[in-house]
Amino acid sequence: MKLQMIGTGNAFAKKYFNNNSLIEQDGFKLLIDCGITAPLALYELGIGMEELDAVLITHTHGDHVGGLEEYGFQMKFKHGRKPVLYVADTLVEPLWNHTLSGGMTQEGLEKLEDAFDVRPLRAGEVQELAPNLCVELLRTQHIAGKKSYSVILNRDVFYSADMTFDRELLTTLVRDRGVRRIFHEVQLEGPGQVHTTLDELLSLPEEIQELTKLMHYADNKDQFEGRAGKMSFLEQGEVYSI
Ligand SMILES: Nc1ccn([C@@H]2O[C@@H]3COP(=O)(O)O[C@H]3[C@H]2O)c(=O)n1
Ligand SMILES: [Zn+2]
Ligand SMILES: [Zn+2]
Repeated sequence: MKLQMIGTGNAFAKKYFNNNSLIEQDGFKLLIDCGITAPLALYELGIGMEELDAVLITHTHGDHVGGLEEYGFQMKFKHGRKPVLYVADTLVEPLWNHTLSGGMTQEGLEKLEDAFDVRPLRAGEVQELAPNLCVELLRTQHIAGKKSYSVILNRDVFYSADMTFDRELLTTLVRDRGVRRIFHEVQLEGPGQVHTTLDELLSLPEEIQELTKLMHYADNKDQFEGRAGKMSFLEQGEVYSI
């Protein structure tokens, strides 16, 4: 399996695109999150939106879903098909009613399923998306009253949604569930009210830090090179075999 971050930035980053990633397994391309900057980020990497086989959404903030309107419209009007959209069953209604309906509603486009081939996912259930690619959503805490879902890829790779620090989850995943890689969002400075801070991640045992790569960071990430313990930063555009 390959992972390429089309962006590694947080919601306010200007040097980096939104934290969205391209997973590739046996030629199947899955985009995890499609934020405001995703159409441009893909364009700059030379990847057409029509090359994606599916998009999976973690939660309904703009840096994770703001590119879906263009994606849906490009696929409908340029390519004449509905793109596959994996999303937690609980987010189907808010994704349309609170995010996309304003821009996308027109005759024939009255619900999410009119624009996308919606494949609802239930948290805690492993679902095969393609040969040798399965995912499981885990409900993780981000903002009170807003549902957010981290992802386990092929049972042993944890990819965090935006989330507050959850030491117990990370420890259990590694020690009891055989997770061998962690891709984790990070807030480099300040208190982690809705995100996980670097200081919190630095409090993890070294054996867990060694498995952890950091993403969803601010523009001043370079100042933190060498200050992330045993962890390292994912780089935008680079292709990782995972
Ligand atoms: N209670 C909140 C809610 C939101 N925010 C900021 O808004 C951003 C939305 O995208 P994000 O990537 O979840 O990061 C959030 C915070 O920067 C925040 O700082 N506090
Ligand atoms: Zn975010
Ligand atoms: Zn968020």
